Amino acid sequence: MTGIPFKENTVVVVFGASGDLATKKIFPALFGLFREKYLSKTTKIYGFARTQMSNEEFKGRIKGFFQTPTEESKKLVDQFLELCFYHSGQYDQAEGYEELTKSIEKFEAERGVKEPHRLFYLALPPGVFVPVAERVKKYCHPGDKGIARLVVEKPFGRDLNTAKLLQSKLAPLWKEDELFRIDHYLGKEMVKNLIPLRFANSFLSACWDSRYITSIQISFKEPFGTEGRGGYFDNIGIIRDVMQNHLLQVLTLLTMERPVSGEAESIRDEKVHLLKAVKPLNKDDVLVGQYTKSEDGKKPGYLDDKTVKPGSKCITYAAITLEICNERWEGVPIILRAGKALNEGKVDIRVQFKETKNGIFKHVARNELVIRVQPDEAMYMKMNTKIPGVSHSTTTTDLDLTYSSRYKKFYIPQAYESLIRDVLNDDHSSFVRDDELEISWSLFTPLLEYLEGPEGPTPVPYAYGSRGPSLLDDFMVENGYVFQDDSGYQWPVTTPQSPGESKM
Ligand SMILES: NC(=O)C1=CN([C@@H]2O[C@H](COP(=O)(O)OP(=O)(O)OC[C@H]3O[C@@H](n4cnc5c(N)ncnc54)[C@H](OP(=O)(O)O)[C@@H]3O)[C@@H](O)[C@H]2O)C=CC1
Ligand SMILES: O=C1O[C@H](COP(=O)(O)O)[C@@H](O)[C@H](O)[C@H]1O
Repeated sequence: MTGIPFKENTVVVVFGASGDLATKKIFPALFGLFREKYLSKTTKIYGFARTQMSNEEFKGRIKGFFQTPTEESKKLVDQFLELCFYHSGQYDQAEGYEELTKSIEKFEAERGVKEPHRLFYLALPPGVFVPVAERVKKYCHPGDKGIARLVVEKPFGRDLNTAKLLQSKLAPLWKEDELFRIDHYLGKEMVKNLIPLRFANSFLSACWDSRYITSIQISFKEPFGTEGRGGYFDNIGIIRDVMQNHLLQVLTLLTMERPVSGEAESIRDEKVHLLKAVKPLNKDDVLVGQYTKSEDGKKPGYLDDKTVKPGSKCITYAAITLEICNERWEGVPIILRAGKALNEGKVDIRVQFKETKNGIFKHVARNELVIRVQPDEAMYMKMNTKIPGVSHSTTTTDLDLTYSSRYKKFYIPQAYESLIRDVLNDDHSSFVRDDELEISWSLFTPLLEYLEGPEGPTPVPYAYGSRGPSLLDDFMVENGYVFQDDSGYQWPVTTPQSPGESKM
């Protein structure tokens, strides 16, 4: 790792510039960094893709997704677009890369750049990564006279073998410290907050183990289906799409041991250490589903998507229970669950604590720490207090940290803004390391082979807009979660119960 930040006269090239990710996330993230003055005005930004379009068409496409919260920021859009240039070329032919490099070298010469700093972002489908990475290295890398960084998107392969193959092709070309495997969940505010939360609060670290915690849930819910992108999703499924990467990243940060330092390799060492302690996934501790049309018939089922192969058994919902075989977590069931076409959009973490020993208070609700990654970042600890007023009974309430009210004046970057800034600063701590990737695939591949093999279960149907498969609650209880009578508890405001509250 050079540790050298890219500041002035940096060149950024986004491959796949005509695509969904580049248009909706990457260029808006670059604009966000420019707006917040984390990206210099001396930067030159290229979009590269096969699609033929003019510079103006390209700029018109990308600016539609820029966040301009103030009148002032609206004025910055044109300034930013002045830095952007579109370059059309084929991914498998030298010409486009050679022309691109000529333009880059001309820019660097005009600016008197002695040590080129070039950031290459592959916003491309996985099948195109290697051909482009090979040619970028051959035609666009500044060699020893400069520094190049390559950002590669998930999915890194689709199982252990393809991930190893991908790595074997990238490793000879790009050094590990030039490579940034991005999982954008690692750029989300509440995910970045997990390390400070756990290791800067003694009250939490004192109870953060199986002596006090009886179950952990990490949930990913989306209120929409594949919406015509079934062609992509049908070969992936929800487990590859968000569980083997996003949810597993959240799990490692939530449960790993304290790193010896805040340095990238110390953090990533502990993530790898944790993953090595996860027991092989048990095919009997899995619930899988596929959405059907909504109850009112207005929303289509997965198989109604014309881009999906007829009769597909693709999994659009999964709940998986796993266990970490180490002193801290042995015996604590951890449920990862993720689904498309559900009743809401939400990503949260729910840590349930042991029940209070019966004493002067009987059957009080268990404490739960809930961390909401999105929407509306928040974290709250459900706890029991005396009902205000003359009553001596208890009620469930919470210690609540809602970012939108507590941190009104803070600028919270989008995930991709935060991570691209880390790449510019050569900070690898929020990126996926090669050994971490291999262990995560070795964990999920046997389960995927079973689920997608002849013995695999038929996904349980669930209606678009529902909470998921009807067996979900039973699955949760069988896997250690205790549903509680939270009657009267309504986050974030607890309203008084009916008058004449029962006294102690
Ligand atoms: N979209 C999202 O929200 C997210 C995407 N990702 C990952 O980012 C990567 C890019 O995703 P996304 O932008 O949605 O992908 P797209 O399907 O939009 O493809 C991006 C661009 O790549 C080119 N392309 C598409 N298919 C091919 C092909 N078969 N051969 C060569 N070029 C092709 C096209 O550009 P042209 O034809 O003009 O060259 C297209 O505009 C993927 O790996 C995805 O998993 C990760 C997180 C979220
Ligand atoms: O990687 C992916 O993530 C998105 C969800 O990202 P979010 O930041 O909107 O939560 C998911 O929709 C997509 O299918 C998947 O490829």
